Amino acid sequence: MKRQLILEDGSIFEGTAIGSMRDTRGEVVFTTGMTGYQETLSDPSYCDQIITFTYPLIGNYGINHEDFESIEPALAGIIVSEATSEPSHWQSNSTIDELLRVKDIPGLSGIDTRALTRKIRTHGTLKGMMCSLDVNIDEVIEELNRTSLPTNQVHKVSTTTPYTLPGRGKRVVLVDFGAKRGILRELIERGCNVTVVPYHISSEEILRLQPDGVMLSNGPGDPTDVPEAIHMVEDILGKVPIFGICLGHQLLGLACGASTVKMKFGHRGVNHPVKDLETEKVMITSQNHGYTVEPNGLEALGLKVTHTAINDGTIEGYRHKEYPAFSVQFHPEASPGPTDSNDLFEQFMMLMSTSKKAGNVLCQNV
Ligand SMILES: NC(=O)CC[C@H](N)C(=O)O
Repeated sequence: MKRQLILEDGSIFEGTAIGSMRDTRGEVVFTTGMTGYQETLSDPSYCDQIITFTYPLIGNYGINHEDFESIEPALAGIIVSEATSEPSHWQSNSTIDELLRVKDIPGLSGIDTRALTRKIRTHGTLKGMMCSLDVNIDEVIEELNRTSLPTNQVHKVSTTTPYTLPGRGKRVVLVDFGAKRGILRELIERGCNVTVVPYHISSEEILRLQPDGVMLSNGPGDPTDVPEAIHMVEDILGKVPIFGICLGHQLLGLACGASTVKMKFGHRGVNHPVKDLETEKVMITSQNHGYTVEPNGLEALGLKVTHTAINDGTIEGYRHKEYPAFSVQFHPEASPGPTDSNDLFEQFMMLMSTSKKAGNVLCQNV
């Protein structure tokens, strides 16, 4: 069945429906990964966004039980050039179309994703609606321009109750802003006892758990939408080692007094080169973000920049000069993408050990 994508600038892309037939609105973004569509569409950071895949053939190795980054995909929709109906892989148990139907996520195939991506690169991300052909187009365009898209996505994807995955190693509190499974997997592989907690947890509650370290997860939307989390990070800073990823990185910056801005079209893909300023090495990273931390004045706020993006020079990582806390804007857990930066989890393990030895984990005294 034919359906269409209508953008706020008035452009229309007609294609063939895949997945759910419901109408959907969202911020239209693009991702450049050639593989990893299953991890991407189940990454909670894409909540309420319509993802355009620039790679022309999506779904060719199917959908399997292993590669989900969350149980319930939170994205608003997907746009592809071609969706394979006959995938080939020994682990595959459904097509992408079947998954999208089961999860009630609308998709469009047969779209000129190159033209759409060029438009987003020129104009920045655009609001869009995926709908049937019989809508009143002028009304849709007027509505897209008049209304803003939903905000406060974190509460939709964060866990509502805490839970613990037992381990004999370090006690880690993972604050779930929409955490990818990959982060949990990395901590569990290192023997950590992980307590996953909702995004609105207070600093007192965290310190009462007497963690060796706190992990601030990735998550959707504007980091300033969760002021309670910014205050929580401010309170625990210096009392317990912190490692932040993506939204977690932005929250650490905001807690230190930095500011964040929305980027024109963000970084989404699995081939983003990042320079480690300490080793001068370049690594290829997995990224998915639409906001970035403003670079000016970070030193004065106590943050030493450790990583920058090669493509546009934006901040990709920092560590606190005084306290045991560091974070990165990219995804060391990969899933999808390369594992070049996986070592950052080792750094977190080290930081938890050394902070304990040095006795500067103040929460032991709480
Ligand atoms: N993957 C993430 O954690 C994304 C962080 C934030 N929502 C952004 O778009 O910048």
